[in-house]
Amino acid sequence: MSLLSQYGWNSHFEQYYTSFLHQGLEAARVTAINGYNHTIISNKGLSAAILAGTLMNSKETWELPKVGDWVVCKPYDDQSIIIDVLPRQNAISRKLPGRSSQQQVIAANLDAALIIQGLDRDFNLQRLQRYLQQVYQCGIQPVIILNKQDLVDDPEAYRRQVLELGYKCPVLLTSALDRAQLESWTSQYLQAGKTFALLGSSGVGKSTLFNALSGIVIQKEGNLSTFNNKGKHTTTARQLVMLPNGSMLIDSPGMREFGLTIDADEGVSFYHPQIEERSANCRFRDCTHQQEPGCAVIAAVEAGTLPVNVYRNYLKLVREQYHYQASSMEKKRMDQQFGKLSKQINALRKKRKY
Ligand SMILES: Nc1nc2c(ncn2[C@@H]2O[C@H](COP(=O)(O)OP(=O)(O)OP(=O)(O)O)[C@@H](O)[C@H]2O)c(=O)[nH]1
Ligand SMILES: [Zn+2]
Repeated sequence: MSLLSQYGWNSHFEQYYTSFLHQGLEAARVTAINGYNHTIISNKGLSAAILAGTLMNSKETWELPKVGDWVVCKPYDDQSIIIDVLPRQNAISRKLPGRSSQQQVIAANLDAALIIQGLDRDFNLQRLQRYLQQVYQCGIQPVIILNKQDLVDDPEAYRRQVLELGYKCPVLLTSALDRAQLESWTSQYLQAGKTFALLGSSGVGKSTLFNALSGIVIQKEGNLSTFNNKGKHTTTARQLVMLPNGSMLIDSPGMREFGLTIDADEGVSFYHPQIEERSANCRFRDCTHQQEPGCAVIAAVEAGTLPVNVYRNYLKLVREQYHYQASSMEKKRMDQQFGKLSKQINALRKKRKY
């Protein structure tokens, strides 16, 4: 099997790559990014790469290569030049902290996102659902990992709370410090040739998991760092490594905030399995399940068949989404106001002749 196919190359990318073949360009996958320095893997192995100036000037930030992207490049001395990015199958993105509608692509071309929560202080159903919503929104399958199970008395109770939410995805209990246990679920959930990204707040154990899982591929990491050491030693912000079983893992450290990137104009409704299930029986098709007569969701809460906390969480998440929408609408309103203001200032300028 070629290196490319081991790294997840498939007919989707092949199809776009054919138009570059005649230019003698190579296909490669981005495995690490460190400022301007990219590390890519092609059929020839790992190499360093930089972005072509034309690529940098013609693309928005979110379109530029990210870890997991497939690119076409021109080999040049001991370094390749990335000419273009092949269309993504998907990408996980997040809202940039502090700004209302900017989004940042975290990793591209994933088979699943591993959403990690720590069972110490991090466990929070609300936050978990926010991650789930974002991951589903990006068209990516989630796997929920409840880490640090060694720190609580009854880890199963936490898992039950998550299962109660009704999402149809695996929910695993683990301890990043317990190697044997890690191996049992990785062999089951992380399949060869597939790409997984670790998502979760700071301190949940992403790096610990990443190190424990990838620890055996020291040689590959060794290659990578010798390679980076050509210049000077640097730590890579985000990287993709192949695990011993042939699956690939992307680490994204230090994610302090993970905001939803739902766009007000897209009119995307909030996905919640248990609400969805009931809403089919609401009297109104556009029922918001908040005060409408004939609401099957409210009826289920009253009848005790839908747990109150599940319903309350749902309302909180919807409110959060409204808040996000309001802030981007607010932005538009401010833009308009600003437009008016600058017209007024121009008029004033003419009048006063300065
Ligand atoms: N007891 C216990 N401690 C853990 C476990 N996993 C991680 N830790 C500890 O939790 C702390 C934070 O772990 P990290 O792996 O650095 O967390 P992170 O998610 O990578 O954090 P950022 O890099 O800030 O995003 C470290 O002190 C780990 O040793 C676990 O399963 N059990
Ligand atoms: Zn309803």
